[in-house]
Amino acid sequence: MKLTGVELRTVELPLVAPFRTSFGTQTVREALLLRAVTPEAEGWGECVAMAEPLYSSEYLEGCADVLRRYLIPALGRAGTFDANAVAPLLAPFRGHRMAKAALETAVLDAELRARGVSLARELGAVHDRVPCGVSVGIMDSIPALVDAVAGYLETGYVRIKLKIEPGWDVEPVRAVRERFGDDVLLQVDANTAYRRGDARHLAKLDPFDLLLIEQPLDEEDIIGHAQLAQAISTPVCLDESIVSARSAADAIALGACAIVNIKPGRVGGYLESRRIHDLCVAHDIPVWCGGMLETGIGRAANLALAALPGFTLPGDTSASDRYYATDVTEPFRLDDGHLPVPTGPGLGVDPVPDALNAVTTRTEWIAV
Ligand SMILES: CC(=O)N[C@@H](Cc1ccc2ccccc2c1)C(=O)O
Ligand SMILES: [Mg+2]
Repeated sequence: MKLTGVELRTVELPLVAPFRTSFGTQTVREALLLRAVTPEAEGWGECVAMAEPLYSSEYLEGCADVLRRYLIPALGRAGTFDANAVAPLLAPFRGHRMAKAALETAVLDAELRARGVSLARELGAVHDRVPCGVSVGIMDSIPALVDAVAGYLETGYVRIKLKIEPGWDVEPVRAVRERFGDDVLLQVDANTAYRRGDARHLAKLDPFDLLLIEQPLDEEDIIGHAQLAQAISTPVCLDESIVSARSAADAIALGACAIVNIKPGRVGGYLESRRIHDLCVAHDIPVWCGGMLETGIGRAANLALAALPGFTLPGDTSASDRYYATDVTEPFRLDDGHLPVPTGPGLGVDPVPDALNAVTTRTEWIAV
């Protein structure tokens, strides 16, 4: 395949409700969509970086810059290549995994559309629909949280994830358990808000039979997570810390995680995601598909990944209306707690032109 050029499109989608985590409150999702144009087909990719470097070091304007100045020109200079060659071609440029993931995905989508193969088929999916969990933000009060959880359970979500931070952890978990019982699949996500010295406090979550506690400590504190795993009975899951198959192997070897949240944007793409999946399966480490409030473009791709055999825990692949009143693609609607895995070539979805243009704040064509 030869790249003709890439369109960088910034979109801005209002959230249906503020989404508060330990690193801030979001009311709008700015996202960067890539459209890779080749002689055979066009492909889409979504860069999951936030507008500000609050979840990780990457941020949207920085991603656009590194794509414009380094990553896209590098693929232009490569002449003919396939999607498997994208990561090696971009390796000389250090880091920028979310930017690289978006570009690799757009190239992979174009290649698969030209071949008439779905991403699910290409990755090795074994399911045609996946069970969906939901991520619930930090709320103003316990009653507000309980109401929100009731709504999501009513909607059919099969797993509840509560965002936590110091001062909002044991009591919200206790309230959800008391209100909805012990059978609800329940987990928490701290987004690195705690420190090694909080182990005794986090052990107070042990009686609530949580599926996992996600990324309690700093993304670079692998040893701290291994020590914490010895001090609490709730299984430790890593998110921000897992940036590659190598980091997953190291975290597993050090006993820093019993479960892994795989996010294709965080690890550099869907091909690296499959490598992490395969590694975790080989070590009997369950994985699930995380979410970055993707539009339908990223959501479609995540559903293909979540259908692989090692994804044995419900992910954060929620329906479009969890976050958006109007998506840039046809909305993904929850059906009996599941979402369908797209079956068309490539991502299997396309933006709806009017919906896409309505939320577009900037487009930029980068010829190569
Ligand atoms: C679904 C979920 O909890 N996602 C992330 C956190 C997160 C939260 C808010 C975000 C807002 C804009 C872009 C990315 C974001 C990611 C997580 O698992 O840690
Ligand atoms: Mg997380």
